[in-house]
This record gives sequence, C-alpha cells and structure tokens, in this order.
Amino acid sequence: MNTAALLFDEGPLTLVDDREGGIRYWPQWIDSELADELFVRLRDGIAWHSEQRPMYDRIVDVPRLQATVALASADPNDGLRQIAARIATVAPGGYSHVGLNFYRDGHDSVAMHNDRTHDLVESAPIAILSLGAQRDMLIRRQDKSARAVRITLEPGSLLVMSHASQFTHEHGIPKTTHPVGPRISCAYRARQFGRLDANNVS
Ligand SMILES: O=C(O)CCC(=O)C(=O)O
Ligand SMILES: [Fe+2]
Repeated sequence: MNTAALLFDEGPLTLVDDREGGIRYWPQWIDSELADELFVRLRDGIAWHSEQRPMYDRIVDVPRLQATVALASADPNDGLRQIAARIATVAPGGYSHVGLNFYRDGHDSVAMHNDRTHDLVESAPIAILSLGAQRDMLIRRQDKSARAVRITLEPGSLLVMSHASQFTHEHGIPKTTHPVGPRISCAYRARQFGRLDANNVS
C-alpha cells in the first residue's frame, strides 16, 4: 500500500474499522532522529533472547529475537516509558509491558496470528512502534473473506490495533528475499495485574 498517496495530513490511516478504533497507522509518528537513537539504544541495551518452540515433531528456533520489559521496572534511560506516555496521547491504554521483537534480516518473521488476549486488559489497544529497517505487515480477516492488506511499517511509525480486532483479524511480518537491515518493534500492551505469561507466537 502506498501510504503517501492516501495520506493528506499526519494520519492516522484506518486499515480496519471497528467500535474500538480498529487498526490505525501513523507514518512518521516520531521523527527519524529519535527513531534512529531508540533503535541503537534498544539494540545495544536490551537482553535479547532466542526462543524455541515445538513444531510437529521438532524443536525450532522462533525466527526473531525477543524480550519483554515491564514498564514499571524499565530503565528510565531506554526511552520506552517516554514512548508509552506519548502513545497514550493518541491511543490511551494503561500500558504495562512492552514486547520487543528484533528481526535480524529478511529471514526473521512472525507468522500470521492474533495476539493472545487472555492476559490483557479488555478494550485496551496494542500499539506497535517500528524502528530500524522497514518491513511489510500483512493484515487479514480471520474468516479470510477479504484479501490481506499489506502495509509497509516505516521506522518511526505507530500501528495501533484495538483489542476487538484481535478477534476478527490476524497480522504477521512475512519473510522477504529482498536484502533488508535489522528492525525492532516495540509492542505496548496493558496486561491484567499479575498475569505475566508472554505473548509468544512464531
Ligand atoms: O513486529 C511487528 O510489527 C509485529 C509483532 C507482533 O505481532 C507481536 O509481537 O505480536
Ligand atoms: Fe502480534
């Protein structure tokens, strides 16, 4: 999708509509200098780990690095809390945790999925800040009644998905054969108190 052609002002672009705001996209939500700075700070400062999961009769690596940060105990210097406060101005949500993904290159990906909602505050959105290389996201209806939407997630952009949209739509970052640099995504979520299990998908 050529977002430049569709946007007449600072956005957002509504990709999916529902009673909770649907799925909205703000390109250039933070300026590129801040996006670059945050990318480097998170790339170098976060304790990234590689997860494994069973797939049929094998154990496979999840194709990206991950980390989870509780905002209450986040390093005040890493910028994650400041971004949470800024997200709350466009999509209020009482965010408590950030799920971080590091896509090293085009081989890294996340399969089509909906985020698990059992440990999330009902009606609170999920907000994803993109940093580093741009990557495409596919969004499609779970009932597959319409074609998937492909949106290029630019560095410094914000994608906000309503809680409700996790019951109607799936999203994913497909692998690409194009040479791409590393990308970090920061997925802000509001977890119910005490429910700390990770939102793991491959
Ligand atoms: O990297 C992204 O933009 C998507 C990440 C995602 O879907 C997730 O962490 O659940
Ligand atoms: Fe997700």
